[in-house]
This record gives sequence, structure tokens and C-alpha cells, in this order.
Amino acid sequence: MVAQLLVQVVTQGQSLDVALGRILQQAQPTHRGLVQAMGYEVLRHYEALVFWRDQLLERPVPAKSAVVAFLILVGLERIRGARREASRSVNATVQAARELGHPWATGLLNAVLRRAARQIEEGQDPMSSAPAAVQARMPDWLFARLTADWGADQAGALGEALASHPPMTLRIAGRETDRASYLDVLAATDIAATPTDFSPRGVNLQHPLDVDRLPQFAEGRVSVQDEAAQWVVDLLDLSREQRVLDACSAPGGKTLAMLQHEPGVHVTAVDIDLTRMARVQENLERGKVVARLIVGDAAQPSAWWDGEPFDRILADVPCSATGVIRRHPDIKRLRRADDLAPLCARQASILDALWPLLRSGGRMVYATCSILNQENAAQVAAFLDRHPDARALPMNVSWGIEQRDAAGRTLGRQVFPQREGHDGFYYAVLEKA
Ligand SMILES: C[S@@+](CC[C@H](N)C(=O)[O-])C[C@H]1O[C@@H](n2cnc3c(N)ncnc32)[C@H](O)[C@@H]1O
Repeated sequence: MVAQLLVQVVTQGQSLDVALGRILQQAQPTHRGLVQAMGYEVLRHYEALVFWRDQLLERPVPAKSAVVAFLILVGLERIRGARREASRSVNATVQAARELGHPWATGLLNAVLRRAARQIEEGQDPMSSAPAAVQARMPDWLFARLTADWGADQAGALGEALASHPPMTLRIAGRETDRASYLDVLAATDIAATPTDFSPRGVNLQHPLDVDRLPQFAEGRVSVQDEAAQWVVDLLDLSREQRVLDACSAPGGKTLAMLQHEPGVHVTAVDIDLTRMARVQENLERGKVVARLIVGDAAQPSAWWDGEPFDRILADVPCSATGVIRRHPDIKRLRRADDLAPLCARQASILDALWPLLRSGGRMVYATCSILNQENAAQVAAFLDRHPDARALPMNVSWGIEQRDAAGRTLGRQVFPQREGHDGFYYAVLEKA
């Protein structure tokens, strides 16, 4: 099943969420967790597994049997991850080839996977001769960009972090004391958890859990939200009666956080995608808070803006999502280098269109979950050049790395993903003169 999932994502270009949804419907309930976990892990380590497979194969698998080529990746991942005794992994993979109607491949799989298992037993490193991009488990174009932006060492470190298993992080509505009492509730329910390092509202679960099993989730007191995403409410510096625009709001994680953090604000939440907007509604209902919801294009406010300026704007724009690859490893297969220029143009047009909606002295927070400079500090530098009435504020925080241009102008903060910690993000706080 995992091999079929890979065919759908890698060969047919479907998103992992969509393909997984369909595949899991056919899986036995007891196998679903394993299929999902393996699908994610193979995609996280995809480049390395393909390199290893191609080293082991004497000739490529015929194109008409693509599923067998993917089955080898699944077998290699099982051996790499040492989830089972190697011989059990080999047997299970060989059996899968029979079930998928490729009995001819059983000899090939046996030979290739047994060789791989031997390499591991003998302490060989199958990656020792791999190019740096493969070692970083990244497509060439992405590794080249990250190297150009941050240097080869940092690009390699980013590869490690983005191939790791992300934590499940919760945001607790309320004050720091509420987090302490929620940690007590979790401890009493035998759910192992620790407070996050930087967000006073965050909790990392030691093991991911279905939200239905999370105490107080249904009541909206707890939400699933990465730690880096939680910082936005502080950056917005919200206070009662402010008019706030959340311009790219779906699925509403940050809209809900704003309203729970400062219930006195009046939020207008916009998103271009009607289906995703339904999720904002669900999230707000769960949290028992209300916002004005508009399905519209943030780059075309004349179609939906009532002409009253906003005190605060959040522009959490569509981006490459390269900072969250470990949560969506299909991004590495689906994104292309050519996507970046149109994405950046869209971000710039959203920023330019929103700026006139901000009152004088107001602030706009620009956010991405990207680790590419072009979408982040370079985007903000170009925005500041186009808007002399804008300035980026320095942030008094302990996370991320402040970005500056040659003239020493501050350009927001870049956040790199951390193993067992937060995702990759970028924030700039833009104030209007
Ligand atoms: C990074 S996500 C936002 C995440 C959201 N702020 C949260 O915290 O839950 C970007 C969103 O922008 C929306 N989007 C893309 N282009 C847009 C546009 N031109 N106008 C408004 N929304 C847009 C997408 O549908 C997507 O929901």
C-alpha cells in the first residue's frame, strides 16, 4: 500500500494528504497507522533511499513496473529504520510484490534487500559516496538555493532537521498558569508532555495522539499548532477594540489564537479558498469565538473591504512551505524551482494590496513558513523600498535570527526548523508611519 501511495505522489503528482486519504480507506484499520507512518518516512528520506536503491540495482526496474521500484524504497526504509528484524522486512516486501501482481520481482527484491541488510550489519554507510544534496535528503534545486542563502553547512543541518519526525505541539488557550495546569491534566491522563522552549502557551507531546483523545480539545481550550506559529499573537501586539485583518486565514489556527489571546479584538478573516474557509468556521466554533469571515482575494481588497482601516493586519501568505517539509514531505516531490518566481510575485502583490488598508501607526505582520530568503528578508527589503512609509521593527525575542541588509536595516527574523522543536518560519513586523 505504501508503494502504491508513492506511485500516486511521486509519479502522478498527487498531494500526500489526498492520496493517503484514499489509500487508508482501503487499509485494514489496524494497518492504517503503519501505512501512514511509512509513507511519511519514505518521503522524508526519499533522496537517500533512491540513491541507495540505485547503487544496489544492476539495472533500473522497467518503467511499467514502477510500483516495484517504490517497493524497494519501502523495504530499504524498513531496514534503515530498523523497525523490524531485517529478514522480516525482506520477507514482507517480497510478499507485497506477489500481492501487487509482480511475482517476477520476488528474486530481485530478495537479492537487493538482503544486500542492503548485510551492508547495515557490517556497519557500512551506503550514503558515504552520495552527493551533498542526497545526504541532506533534498532535491538538487532546493539544496542549491539553501546553500546560496545560508551556506553549505547550514543547508546540510536544515536537511537533517527537515528529515526528522516533527513533534505534535499544542497551544493552550489562556495564560501560562493554564499551561501548567494543563500539563498536570496530561500527566494525570498518562500523556507525556513538556512545555515548549519559547512559547509560553505551547506543549510538546512525547507521542502524537488523535485529537479526540486530547483532554479539553473539543471544548476549544487546546489546539494543535506548531510553536513557531504561536508567536504571531505576541508580534501583533493586540489590544481591546482593535480592528484586525487576518488576510490569508485558513484553516484558522492563527485567527483562533488571536481571538483567544485577546477576546476584545474585532477580526475579519479572509481566504481565497472556500473549502479551506469552512475549516476556519469549524475552528472558531470549537473555540466559541466569532470573526467576520470573507471568501476573497487578499490581493483584490476592493471586492471585499468596507473602507475602514485596520489597526493590525496579519499576512500569513501562501509560500513554498519549505520550513514545514518534515510535516509535508511531498513538498519535495511536488514543488519545482520554477514555482518560486510566481509565488514571490503573489506575495508581493498581497503585501502591496493590503498596505493601504492599514491605519497610520498600525502594524502588519508578514509571515511565511519558508526558509528561502527570496520569500522572506528579500521580499521585505523590496517591500520597504517600494513603501517609504513602512519600516520593519526590531523584535525583542529570543528565537530566530535577525536579518539585516547591507545598510543595517532590520528585515525580520528567520527561524530554522529544529529537531524535536519548532518548524521553519519567517516573521517581519512592518509599521506604518
Ligand atoms: C499559510 S496558509 C495560512 C495559514 C493560516 N493563517 C493559519 O494559521 O491557519 C495560506 C493561506 O492563504 C490562502 N491564500 C492563497 N492565496 C490567497 C489570496 N490571494 N488571498 C487570500 N488568501 C489566499 C490559502 O488558501 C491558504 O489558506
